[in-house]
Amino acid sequence: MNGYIVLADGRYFVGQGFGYEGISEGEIVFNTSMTGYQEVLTDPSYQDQIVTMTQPMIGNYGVNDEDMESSAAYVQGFIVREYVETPSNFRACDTLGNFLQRYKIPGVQGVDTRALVRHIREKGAMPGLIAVGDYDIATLQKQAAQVSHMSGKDLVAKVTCTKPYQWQQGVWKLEEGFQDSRRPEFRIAVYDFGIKYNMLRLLTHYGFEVTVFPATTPAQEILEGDFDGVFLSNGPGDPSAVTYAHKNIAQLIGKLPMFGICLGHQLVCTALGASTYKLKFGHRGVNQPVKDLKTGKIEITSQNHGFAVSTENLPDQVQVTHINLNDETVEGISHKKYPLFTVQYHPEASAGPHDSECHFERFAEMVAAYKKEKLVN
Ligand SMILES: NC(=O)CC[C@H](N)C(=O)O
Repeated sequence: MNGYIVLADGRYFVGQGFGYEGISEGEIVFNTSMTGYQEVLTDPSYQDQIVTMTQPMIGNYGVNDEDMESSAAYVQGFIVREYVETPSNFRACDTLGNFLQRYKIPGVQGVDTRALVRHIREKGAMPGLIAVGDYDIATLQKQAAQVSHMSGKDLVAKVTCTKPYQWQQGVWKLEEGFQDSRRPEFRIAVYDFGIKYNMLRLLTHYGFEVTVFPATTPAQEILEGDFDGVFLSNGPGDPSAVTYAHKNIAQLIGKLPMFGICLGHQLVCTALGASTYKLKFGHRGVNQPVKDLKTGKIEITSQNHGFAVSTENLPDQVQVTHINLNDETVEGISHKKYPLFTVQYHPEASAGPHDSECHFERFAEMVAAYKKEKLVN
């Protein structure tokens, strides 16, 4: 079966199809992780994106039931240099191809992924399409030219939960599986903008009783819920388009301790008066170096974002705490007055290094200090 990648600027690649037979549109981006393809596929932040993996062999260790980062797969299409159809791993339950089929995701292999990535690096991430089956290039080029841009899209509505729920599962350990939740010390409200499960597992692990809320939940409902803190998740799309979240977050700032990751970070910064912009090709991978400006320590981080917070009109009360060493973009902030911090990268890893897990502990400490102070006053 043929497989096609066609970019909005007319450039195309022909290879072999695998996974789902059909056609799918999205923004074409690349991810430099050597492992973690199942986590990439199931990260809701990839909604409306077609992902190219730079690692040349993908599928080697199959897929399993435990490495899901959400209940489904969200990418629109998956591009690899070489798909391995015969996984070899004790945890494998199925092949990557079957997994893509199950979630109706077209896959293309046998294309020059280096050339595709260089094109995106030079021209920027752009809309396009992926097609598996027999198609005519000229027709696909016409269709690809019409695919909408990521800028201005609120995609949170497509991936957030529909009603509140409690989360209990703890972190996963080799040979032990998922841990039971610890006896919780604090109650937190989590805004689900497209949350990855490992954030919830780590919050549970660090002593939080976790209640997850749909993205549109009014701030008032959270304030009436007797929570000790608020957590704001990752999620897809353009942060500037999620205007209802800016309003709700603005009403919660200063009232409860707050921690935001990725889209959560961008939304908090916007609620504080900062603005976001689109990066040329984004940061997607598990080896992005981030510097903690206070300690000088470098964290090697997991990342997946196409937008960033601008330093140009940062409000006075915002302190930049972390920067990316590749391009010096903002990777973390804290508030000068209120118990609030956010990071652009993914301290929950999944996939990726665990250098940044400390931020979950930092949040627990922040919530504990705030609660103690409240009791004293
Ligand atoms: N992982 C995320 O939360 C991504 C945030 C946002 N959609 C971006 O691409 O920048």
